[in-house]
Amino acid sequence: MLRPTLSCRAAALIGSPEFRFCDRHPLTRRPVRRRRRSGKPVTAESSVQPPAEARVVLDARDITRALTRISHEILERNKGAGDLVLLGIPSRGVPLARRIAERITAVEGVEVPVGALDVTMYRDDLRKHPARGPQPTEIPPGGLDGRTVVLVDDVLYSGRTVRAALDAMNDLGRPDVVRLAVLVDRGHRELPIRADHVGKNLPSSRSERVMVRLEELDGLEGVWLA
Ligand SMILES: O=P(O)(O)OC[C@H]1O[C@H](OP(=O)(O)OP(=O)(O)O)[C@H](O)[C@@H]1O
Ligand SMILES: O=c1cc[nH]c(=O)[nH]1
Repeated sequence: MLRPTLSCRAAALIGSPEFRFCDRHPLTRRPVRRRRRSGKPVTAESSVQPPAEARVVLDARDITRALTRISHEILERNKGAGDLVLLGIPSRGVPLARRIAERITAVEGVEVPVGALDVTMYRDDLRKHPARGPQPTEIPPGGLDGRTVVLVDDVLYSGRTVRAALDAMNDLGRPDVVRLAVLVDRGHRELPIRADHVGKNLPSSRSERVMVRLEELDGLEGVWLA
């Protein structure tokens, strides 16, 4: 099922809405899963709500405090907001980047450019990672060349998402400096990657899952360990 104008790969690469007409993932050639194997559609309720046994590790106020601290750390490290660009990694890195930018503006009185950097097509673990349609990449009008780019994500785990983000960014410009801010670092790195700004270090076992939920996307706010 493919409309005639674009190939699935091209549609995926440019983030075209036509990707929804593709029934095969462009890299893995696996069917694009739009339903659970059980046949039940993935509803907001079933995918967003952490399981009852999950433990709250950050509540809404903890997240607010962590983001405020990270915003100040970024400003101190950068000696102000000059040349800063914040790039959120979809999905939840994007609202987090926007929140950090709002705090920086409140402190410094200047707008900080915020964008989104999708890494889907740059992953090296697509076979393990559930295939999903690419999210939009939006680079602020000033571009990335010569800027200090802070990548923002909700969770840092293996480090493979961040590696993919560095590759994706390489195709879009050449920042002078790239830093990484994450809300939760749960350890278990598989690559030599570390965050510059961390909301919470959360020791976890590999069998556990960290679930970040944000008002903007999920309608609830907090971090759970399940
Ligand atoms: O360090 P890593 O092992 O790469 O894991 C961290 C990534 O995993 C999650 O993204 P996920 O792909 O689950 O999608 P999401 O952002 O939509 O939750 C999270 O948002 C990070 O981006
Ligand atoms: O536990 C994890 C691991 C990767 N990404 C998440 O969002 N949670």
